[in-house]
Amino acid sequence: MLQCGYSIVFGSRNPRMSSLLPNSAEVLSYSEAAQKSDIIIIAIHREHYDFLTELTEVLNGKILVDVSNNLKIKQYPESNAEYLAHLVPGAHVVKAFNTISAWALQSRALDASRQVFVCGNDSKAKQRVMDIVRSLGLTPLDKGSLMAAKEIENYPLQLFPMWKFPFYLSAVLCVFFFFYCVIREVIYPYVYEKKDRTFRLAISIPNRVFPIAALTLLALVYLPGVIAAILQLYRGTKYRRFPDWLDHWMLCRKQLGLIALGFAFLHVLYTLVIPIRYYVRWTWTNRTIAQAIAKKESPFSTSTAWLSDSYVAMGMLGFFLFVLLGITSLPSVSNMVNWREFRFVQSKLGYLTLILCTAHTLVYGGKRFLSPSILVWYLPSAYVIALIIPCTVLVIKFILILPCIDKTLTRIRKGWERNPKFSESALNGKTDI
Ligand SMILES: NC(=O)C1=CN([C@@H]2O[C@H](COP(=O)(O)OP(=O)(O)OC[C@H]3O[C@@H](n4cnc5c(N)ncnc54)[C@H](OP(=O)(O)O)[C@@H]3O)[C@@H](O)[C@H]2O)C=CC1
Ligand SMILES: [Fe+3]
Repeated sequence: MLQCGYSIVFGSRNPRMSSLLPNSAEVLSYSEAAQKSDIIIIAIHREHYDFLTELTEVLNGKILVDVSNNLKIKQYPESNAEYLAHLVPGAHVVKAFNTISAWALQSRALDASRQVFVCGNDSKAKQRVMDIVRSLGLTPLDKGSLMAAKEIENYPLQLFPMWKFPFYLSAVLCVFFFFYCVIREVIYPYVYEKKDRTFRLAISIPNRVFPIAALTLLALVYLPGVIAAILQLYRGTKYRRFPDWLDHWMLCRKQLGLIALGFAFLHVLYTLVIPIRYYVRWTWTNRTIAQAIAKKESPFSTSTAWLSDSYVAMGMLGFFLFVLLGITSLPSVSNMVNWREFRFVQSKLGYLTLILCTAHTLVYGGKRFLSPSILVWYLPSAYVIALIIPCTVLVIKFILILPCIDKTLTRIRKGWERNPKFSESALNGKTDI
């Protein structure tokens, strides 16, 4: 602030002891400093706010900027800023700067967040603090009255709140499918055929788990939309709140999709290395030699060629659209498109991606579903399980929801016209919208 041309005085309990301050700074006692200034930044921890009650007279009509943070969420019943306003009722309390770290201010780091959330009940006081924020080269964001202080104080304490559910879900999916495949592909051959297949743990099994996790998570991105549509159709109105779990699920669809995209990337990488694997080269060479020795020919099968090419093609196209979905969900790109364009990409192209990836899995796993070994092993192939959710989502969406949506919308609209009381109460905001 000194560098930006403001005249600054520091308040301290021991003005003589403050050796850390710049030379040009004037250091006074708390009450003297408070008297001299009209904007006062309270840069102390909340536990020490008590002494401010002694200064209430001096602080009357002044702007107090609360920069404090807490150690954990819900540490105190009310926000620090509201507590300060309660302690010094005559002052105009403004919450600001708490999300900007000392490191960012000192090093003028360009990679740190430049956004300063500001809130306060007195709009003039808030404007003056926002002007200071601007002159420091930072960007103020007006968050409203002091009621918003709690949210602003919680902000630096949150650890990826929207990523928790997708992260745990994908971890559970991966662990489940990993052990499932280990039982089928490592333990079963060992018990019944005494074959050591442990090498499959490195590439083969992860390359089953990744695509399965990617497809399941992608389907889970679209499942809540389908559930929400069923709920609205069932209730005959969209003016009712969704249950909390569905609400939260809808809000973290982007994160679910991005994790799914990560798994799809891994699947692509793990698939590209197939030709250089020892196990694969050994199998191919041995098969060829065995055929040569037995003087056996294997005729070219057009249907197999078609199947193999089409599942690879669908996989590649699905992956391309998947990447496109990921790119358009980035804020810098989604800011460039309007709501309709965003909906088009995320919904229409999203469903196309889901269809292509499901078809890719279906055709690839197709041969395996029919293999008699399933009956022997009692466990269905992991691909069968992987297809349950995507196929359910697609069937419900295209066979149940889309055909009846127009009819129901007309019904709802007619119901509205016939029931003026309902529409009136909805317009007056009495309904839970
Ligand atoms: N450090 C950071 O990056 C950020 C800090 N904050 C917030 O800023 C505030 C200050 O943080 P920080 O500077 O790290 O904290 P410090 O622990 O360094 O304390 C700041 C000052 O508080 C004064 N103080 C300490 N005890 C008392 C007391 N009993 N009575 C009166 N004054 C006292 C001291 O001043 P003196 O000895 O001169 O009297 C001290 O220099 C906190 O609320 C923090 O949450 C917010 C965002 C980022
Ligand atoms: Fe694949």
